[in-house]
Formats: sequence, structure tokens, C-alpha cells
Amino acid sequence: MSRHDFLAAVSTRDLTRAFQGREVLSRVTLDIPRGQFVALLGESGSGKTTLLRALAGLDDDAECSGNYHVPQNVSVLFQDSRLLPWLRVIDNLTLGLRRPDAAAEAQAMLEAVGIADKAQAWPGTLSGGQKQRAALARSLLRSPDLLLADEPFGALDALTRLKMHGLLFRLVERRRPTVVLVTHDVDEALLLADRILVLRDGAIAEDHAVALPHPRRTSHPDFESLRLRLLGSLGVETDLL
Ligand SMILES: Nc1ncnc2c1ncn2[C@@H]1O[C@H](COP(=O)(O)OP(=O)(O)OP(=O)(O)O)[C@@H](O)[C@H]1O
Repeated sequence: MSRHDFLAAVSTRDLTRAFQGREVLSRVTLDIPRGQFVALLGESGSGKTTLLRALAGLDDDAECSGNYHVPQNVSVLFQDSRLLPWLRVIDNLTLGLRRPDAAAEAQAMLEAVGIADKAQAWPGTLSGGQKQRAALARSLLRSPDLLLADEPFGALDALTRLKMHGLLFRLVERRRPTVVLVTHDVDEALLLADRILVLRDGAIAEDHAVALPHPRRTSHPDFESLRLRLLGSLGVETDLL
């Protein structure tokens, strides 16, 4: 491992964000090593999206203080695919890319996400899962050092979501970008992440390392015990499960 592997890809120091004087992110100090896959969990309104948007530089109208550092090459993946409806799928992928081989790389990426046959399709003709595959392909085609994902599978049905977990994991394994994934889904966090942060009232309340080997099995006793603990932290009455 080189010296650089020890350097944080993402760091924040006392990162604070407020809207109309109400603090929603409170002095968040965090280091994420290069290549680490971090899941952000937290009850609704705990500040997950605000933290992700701050890291993406999408601060909108927030009052800001503190510092953060992220790599230069960042891709953001949202719950909706944000494909431009007037461009064919392949042109959505290559938009803004100046590399001469962009079209061939885009086609290969569509292959990797399993929708090579949709290259010439219009986004409006794709299913929700296919759109998210295209959005994932578009993000990864830019070979990001940091992938910021805000509930990218939140609107998908359970089966499609499971398939997307496998796909995201395989693709991320190839190039090892640092990943920050906002999710409500405890199992998703446990299946994918090296580390799970729980946000509460705009602060990091818990920081768990997930050392389970891949491929992960929900039946693994450590998986189940951390799952119950996290659900409890998120306000679920686990003795009813
Ligand atoms: N642009 C904004 N203007 C005013 N308030 C905002 C804005 N963005 C977020 N907030 C507030 O900040 C708080 C945290 O919101 P945020 O979206 O970060 O939470 P979250 O944990 O991602 O929630 P959810 O899980 O419901 O998506 C909420 O109370 C929200 O209303």
C-alpha cells in the first residue's frame, strides 16, 4: 500500500450548514480514506442529503461554515436518473466528454450495466431500473475519484434494488472510487459499505466499521446483530421484528 492510500479522500472540519438560521448540519468532522465505501444512515431530516450536497458543492441557499476537502473528479448519482429526455441514452452518457473514444467507452459501460441494447433508446422508453443503470453508467464513465449517491435505488422495486446492489458493488470493485451512499435501507448499507455512519440531528452519532467478507449474507450472525443495532438506532422497535 502506498503512502497515498492512507490519505483521506474526503475530509470535513466542523462542517456546519444552516437554513434560515436553523442548523441542520452541526460541526461535522470526518475523514474518509481513499477507496472506502461509506453509507450514511439516519432518520428522516437528520441531515444526510445536506451533508452529501455539501460535499458535492451543491449548497444552494445554505449558510455555511467549516471546511471540507473532496477530490477533483466527483460524480453525483440521485434518486431520479436525471437523464436528458431529448438525448438518446448513449448521448446522455457521452455529453460533455471530449475523449475521442467516448462513444466506444460509453457502449462498453452500457454493456457493463446490462443495457447495451438501449444505447439508441430515448430515456422516456426505459423502465425505472434501466434509467438508474444508465445513470450509474454515466457516473462511472467519468471515472470519478468520489461517487456521491443519494438514495439511487430508493424508487426501485425490491428485486431490481437487489440487482442494482450487486451491480454497483461489482463496478465499484473494479476501480475503487471512494463512495458516499445516502440510504434509508439498513440492509443496503450492510451489504455494500465498509463503514456505516449514523447521523442524528445533523451530527455523526455513530461510526461503525463493517468487516464482514463479501459476498455478504444477511444470514451471517454479525450481519444480523449489526442490523438490529442500527435499526434500534434509527428508532425501530426491534423486539417486534
Ligand atoms: N434548501 C433547504 N431549505 C430549508 N431547509 C432545508 C433545505 N434543505 C434541507 N432542509 C432541512 O434540513 C433538514 C435536513 O434535511 P436533509 O434533506 O438533509 O435530511 P435527510 O436526512 O436527507 O432526510 P430524508 O431522509 O427525509 O431525505 C430538514 O429539516 C430539511 O427540512
